[in-house]
Amino acid sequence: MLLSEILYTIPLRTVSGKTDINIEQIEFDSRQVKANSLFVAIPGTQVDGHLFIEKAISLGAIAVLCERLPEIIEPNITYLQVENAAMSMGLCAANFYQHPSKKLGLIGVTGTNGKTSIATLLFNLFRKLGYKCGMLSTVQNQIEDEVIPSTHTTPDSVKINELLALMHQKGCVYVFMEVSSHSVELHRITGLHFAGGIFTNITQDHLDFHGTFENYIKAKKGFFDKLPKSAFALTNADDKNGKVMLQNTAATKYSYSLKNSGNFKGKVMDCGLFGLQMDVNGQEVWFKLIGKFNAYNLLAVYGAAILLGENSENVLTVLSELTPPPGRFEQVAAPDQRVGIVDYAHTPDALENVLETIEDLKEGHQKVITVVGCGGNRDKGKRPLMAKIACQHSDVVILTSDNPRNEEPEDILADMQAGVSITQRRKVQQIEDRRAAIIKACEIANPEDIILIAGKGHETYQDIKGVKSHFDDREELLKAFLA
Ligand SMILES: CC(=O)N[C@H]1[C@@H](OP(=O)(O)OP(=O)(O)OC[C@H]2O[C@@H](n3ccc(=O)[nH]c3=O)[C@H](O)[C@@H]2O)O[C@H](CO)[C@@H](O)[C@@H]1O[C@H](C)C(=O)N[C@@H](C)C(=O)N[C@H](CCC(=O)O)C(=O)O
Repeated sequence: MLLSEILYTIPLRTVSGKTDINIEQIEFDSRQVKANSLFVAIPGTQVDGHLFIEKAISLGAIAVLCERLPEIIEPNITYLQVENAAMSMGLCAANFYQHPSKKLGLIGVTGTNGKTSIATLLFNLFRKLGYKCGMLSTVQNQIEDEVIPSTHTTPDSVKINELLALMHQKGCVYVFMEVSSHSVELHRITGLHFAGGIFTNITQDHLDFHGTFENYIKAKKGFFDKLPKSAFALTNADDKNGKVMLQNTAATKYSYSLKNSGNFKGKVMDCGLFGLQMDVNGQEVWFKLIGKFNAYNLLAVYGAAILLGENSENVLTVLSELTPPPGRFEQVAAPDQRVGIVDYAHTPDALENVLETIEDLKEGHQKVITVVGCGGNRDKGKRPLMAKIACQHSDVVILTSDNPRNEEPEDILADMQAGVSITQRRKVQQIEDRRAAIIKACEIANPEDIILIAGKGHETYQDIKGVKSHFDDREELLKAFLA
């Protein structure tokens, strides 16, 4: 595509060089640059992309979009100076791929917990309703049956537009995507046209990146601020920031609720290891999903489907057949009566939800044994909180490693241990090795006791000092059960 066509919506500060040149690729990582690329220099958190302009040119970049012009200007290279390179890249990517988001029904889901469940449920629901669909999620990206591994919850703007263009080309009508707060802040979703936005809830997470809870809320809200008038904005009326999210949106506002008034009202009537019985807008339904937190996910999905014009009865019939996404309250069967549950809960709120669900499900005599860790090089504030919550709701807690990355595992465990009160200490053990922790939990458990392995869910690796080795909680739990 001609550079001038890629740039037509971009506010440029200065232009040096020709814009009637043909660009074959947009790239922001010099290591990936190929011939005839437009290289976008982004000031990062680790290094400054402007340092790699020369390298990108040597690898074939013929145009450079940047915030600061380099000292040496190469002849035959076009330099475009902009205020914000990441934001401009979003707009360029949308132009380059000819705005696939406008040709699809793109629905974004944001919030601390529930994004993956809602995006996956919507994807499965709409496929069963007869539509071709795509999905961008933490677990995986998907175009109908084709699975494309995902690296981020929300990928970069070039990747998103490339995937959306492919989805459109393959006939997808709807795409359901997770929108992380990082993606709003880093302009990964800039230039996208959403047909709808869903907010789940907001609790402490990612403060390492956003600095304060207020900034985190602001980032999430940024998604709704940019929704067009034609879109719907569906919020959780039971979350105290639900209304805040929609304060400045141009989209039409709707809400769902289990406790307050809302456009989509639900009531949990029964909840057990076999499912969830709910009243949804006056209709009684049994769902295969477990746990009250899923009542919110189901209600959000139901609301979005109705707003997209689907028939209520059809939606509820299909929803009642759907099973949980991988690693979300996933049960691992033991040969005896021990109950194993693997869940992605890696925030205080998610852990509390899962443990409260287990409390609702268990009969009086069952013990709850929780294995939990916290990631390294990420928000440290949640470490003591997660240990505290685990102790409040479990009979035995094994603190262990969960992607320690470049931190020392024992330092993370010490941070977690700080949340354990003197009276709770007797129920807590520290076992740094996650495999050994899972084995220990299985040894302690008697038939009918419930073992929760929290934090990794669908993830299949453990990141220690930058090396990712295969590790799957579900496999490890099964092996330990069978040992
Ligand atoms: C904190 C964060 O989000 N960082 C993102 C950010 O990295 P960064 O600013 O540190 O990049 P950098 O390494 O300093 O490099 C700056 C620039 O120089 C370029 N560069 C760098 C080296 C080189 O040799 N050549 C080169 O051109 C880089 O491509 C980049 O454009 O920009 C990179 C390029 O877009 C992202 O890949 C990277 O995501 C990292 C990998 C990441 O893991 N992010 C996570 C935390 C994330 O995004 N998570 C969210 C939320 C998850 C959730 O909800 O739980 C997600 O959506 O996945």
